[in-house]
Formats: sequence, structure tokens, C-alpha cells
Amino acid sequence: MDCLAASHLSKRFPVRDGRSGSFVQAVDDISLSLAPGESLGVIGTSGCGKTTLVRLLLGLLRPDSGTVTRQGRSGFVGQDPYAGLCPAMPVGRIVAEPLLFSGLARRLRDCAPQVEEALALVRLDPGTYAPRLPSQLSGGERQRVALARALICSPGLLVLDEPTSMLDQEVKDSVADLIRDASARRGAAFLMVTHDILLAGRICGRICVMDHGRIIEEGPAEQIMTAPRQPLTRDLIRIGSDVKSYWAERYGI
Ligand SMILES: Nc1ncnc2c1ncn2[C@@H]1O[C@H](COP(=O)(O)OP(=O)(O)OP(=O)(O)O)[C@@H](O)[C@H]1O
Repeated sequence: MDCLAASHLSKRFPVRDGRSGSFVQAVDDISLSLAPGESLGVIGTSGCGKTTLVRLLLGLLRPDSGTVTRQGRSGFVGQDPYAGLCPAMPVGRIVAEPLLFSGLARRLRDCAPQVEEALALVRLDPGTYAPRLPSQLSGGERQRVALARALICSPGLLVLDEPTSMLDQEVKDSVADLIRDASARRGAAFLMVTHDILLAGRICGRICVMDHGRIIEEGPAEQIMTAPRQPLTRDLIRIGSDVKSYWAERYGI
């Protein structure tokens, strides 16, 4: 059975432009599914509806029409490595929070083995990092902590909203590889929304391209990356490659 299935999802928002009855159609009749262990990248430019889609898939927003079905537990990693972690909590406590919140553990000290395992999974040494505060971490380390927290309850599904967009070019790829490897080791399917098609091509098995709230192209990542059919998909690949070459030439990364 699919761990995530969305059928004909639509969502529009009212626009306050002085005229009554104006709407922006953020998500427009989207259907998608994710089988256990699969990985799906949802790609699109700014404002195409990616975050709205994530909020609908996670049940944080009610659709105007359509349905979402999720099986089992889900984990979430957001875009902002600075806003996403409580600044007053040490990393060990942050990572343990889903176990405590969901009643899987009663006391923090009972969570220690799972916290150590989850931090090791994202390649952070538990002895060094568990006592630190988020302010004592780099952006890439913070996203690893967010990933450890998302995976600690062994979810069947991980949803990631632009997880690398606020990171330096040089740490993007390593965090992306970690998302792929850590999810695979935990047996979690993942859906990642991003504007970075090269990054999705690197770690996702399937890719959907969104434009103005609709999916305009989808298929296996290799097919989309090597033989894109839509002009927008071709543009996204070309722009992504140009940006990458610029960084490679200028900074050797
Ligand atoms: N609460 C809201 N009220 C009104 N309009 C909204 C609301 N949330 C989103 N929108 C509009 O819906 C459209 C899709 O927004 P969304 O945030 O889903 O796009 P996105 O693809 O995630 O963009 P970005 O990559 O810039 O974060 C945009 O035109 C946005 O202005």
C-alpha cells in the first residue's frame, strides 16, 4: 500500500487587491503517490505552489477539493535551519522530542540510545553534539539535527520542504546525500520539494515538475534529467547547471 496518496488536490487563496472574488490557484488538481521506500522530488520555481502542496500533504491545510491519505508515521524537515530548532534546547533534547511528544518514551534519559543512533545516522558524533545548543552549530549541522529528529521515530514517510535552500553551495550536496542515505537506512520513503532540479536528480528516484499549481511533467529522474520534454524543465536544468559551473569556476566547489 502507498505510504502517501493525493488525489485531485486543489487549493486557492483569496487575493486582497481591492476587487472581490480574486483568487490565486496555488494547487490545481494534483494527484501523486509514493510507495514505501520510494523518493520523489517536486520541482518548481518560486510561487508555483510547492509549500502549499506540502502543507496539504501533511494535513496542515484543508484542501478545497481532493483527498490525501497517509499510512503510518511521517517526519518533516523544513527550509530554515535557524528557525526550525528551539534555541534554548540542547541537540539531544531536540532530537528526543518526537519520542517524548508521541508518548513513545516518558523521560529524556530513556531516549538516550535512540538519540545516539539518530545522531550517528546523520553523521554527528553524539558525545560532541548532543550537549550543544543550535547557536553552536553551522547551518548544515542544524539541518542534520532536523533530519535526525525527523527520523527518530522511524517514520515510513519523510517530507522535506526546500531542505537545502538556505545552505552554502558546498554543503548542499552533502546534506542531500545524507537525506538519501539516512532515509534508505531507516526504510523511509521521502518527498522533497525544491527549486533545485539538479539536487533532486541527484537523490530522487522520480521527479515531478510543477508550474502554476499543476504538475506539467513527471517520470523517473534519469529520464527527466536526460530527456526533459517541457521547456520549463529544460530551463530549470540549464539554469541549475549554469549556477553550479559558476560556483565550480569561482570557488572550486
Ligand atoms: N496564505 C496565503 N494567502 C494568500 N496567498 C497565498 C497564501 N499562501 C500562499 N499563497 C500564494 O499561493 C501561491 C503559491 O505559494 P507557495 O508558498 O505554495 O509557493 P512556493 O512554490 O512554495 O514558493 P517559494 O518557492 O517562493 O517558497 C503564491 O502565489 C502565494 O503568493
